[in-house]
Amino acid sequence: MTASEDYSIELKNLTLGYGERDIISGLNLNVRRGEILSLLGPSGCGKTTTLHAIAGLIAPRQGSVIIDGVDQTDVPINRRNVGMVFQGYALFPHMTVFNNVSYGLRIKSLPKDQIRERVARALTLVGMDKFAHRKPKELSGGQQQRVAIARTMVMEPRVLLLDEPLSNLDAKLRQEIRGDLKRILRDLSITSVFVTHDQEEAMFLSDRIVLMKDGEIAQFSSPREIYNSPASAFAAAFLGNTNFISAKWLRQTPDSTGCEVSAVETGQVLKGRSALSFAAEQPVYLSVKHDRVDYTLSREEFLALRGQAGTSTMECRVVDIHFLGHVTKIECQAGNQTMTVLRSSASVAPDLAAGATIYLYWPEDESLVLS
Ligand SMILES: Nc1ncnc2c1ncn2[C@@H]1O[C@H](COP(=O)(O)OP(=O)(O)OP(=O)(O)O)[C@@H](O)[C@H]1O
Repeated sequence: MTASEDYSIELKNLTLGYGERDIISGLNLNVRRGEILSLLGPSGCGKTTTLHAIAGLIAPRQGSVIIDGVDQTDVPINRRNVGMVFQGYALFPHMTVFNNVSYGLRIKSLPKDQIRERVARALTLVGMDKFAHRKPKELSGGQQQRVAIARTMVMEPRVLLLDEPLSNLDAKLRQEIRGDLKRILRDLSITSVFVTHDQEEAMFLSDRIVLMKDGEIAQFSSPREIYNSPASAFAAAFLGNTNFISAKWLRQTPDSTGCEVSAVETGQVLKGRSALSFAAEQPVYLSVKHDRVDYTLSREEFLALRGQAGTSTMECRVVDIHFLGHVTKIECQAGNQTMTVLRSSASVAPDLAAGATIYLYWPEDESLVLS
């Protein structure tokens, strides 16, 4: 196989913009055949603009969009055979579900029995086969979005582009539909590019995530890799659940990626991992996930842990406790340094309260130095 045969979509040196402004410059990105890829990033970083360039809704200023090995520059939108699902369902309100889903096929003047068969298949796929005769207003938001997906899938697109398709739904429905969506996309093995600013949604749905910042790729990897090994403080913060201990770089240690930093607030020397070396005293962050930090309320145990190789410790004061059902979030402080601990609620002492002294500890190799 050549590289092009491995990839459904190739963005080559793509520059996109509006008016005077370039939003994306020189973007290179390959989407593997059949994968679900998310474009994730804060509002305004260029996710939708990139998706629109794949669809043909915006012309590149430079570079090219290649689908199935063919440069799409001169291919009009209606010939790209790209399916799009947006956050607004945009169903025709006066038409039944069947007529909404069959609309594109009727425009193409396909034989009636073929239309019936394809619509039935698409509605079954999204679990809406029993609703073919309803009008959109007789459906819930989630059901309408399923119909919108069926309407796109019935055209058998080569690639599927989804722009925040779940954002109009309430939290519970959103979780339910995203499970269905993942199953549908996997069953069909259709190459899908999914725009979201919700990191959990991106991790749940994607094979790979493109994390974007200011029109550039900040990190491009599997959800697990980005979550566990963020390449920057931005990536760690965006993926969430991370403590950032303000520190100054001290030195690398003899083991391959080991290093030492000095915590600004407590003056402690803390050990961690770093792929890079920094200049002495350079401000850095020692990052450690909320759920990797454990705690004890016993000073004796703390003193024993403090002397233990491979363990970092920090004495803090409890500021607030948030009970979230199966987990409890404990907000702590050491001077101006805030720390969050996320533990299963069953393991949190019921008498733990704001103001208590708490001793945090975590494995040294769980702390990453980032800038
Ligand atoms: N039609 C337009 N004309 C001018 N500027 C635009 C247009 N559409 C988007 N922009 C600008 O381009 C930048 C990128 O917008 P884009 O919609 O791609 O971001 P996004 O990452 O999808 O954001 P969001 O999550 O808010 O949808 C933003 O600064 C936005 O204001």
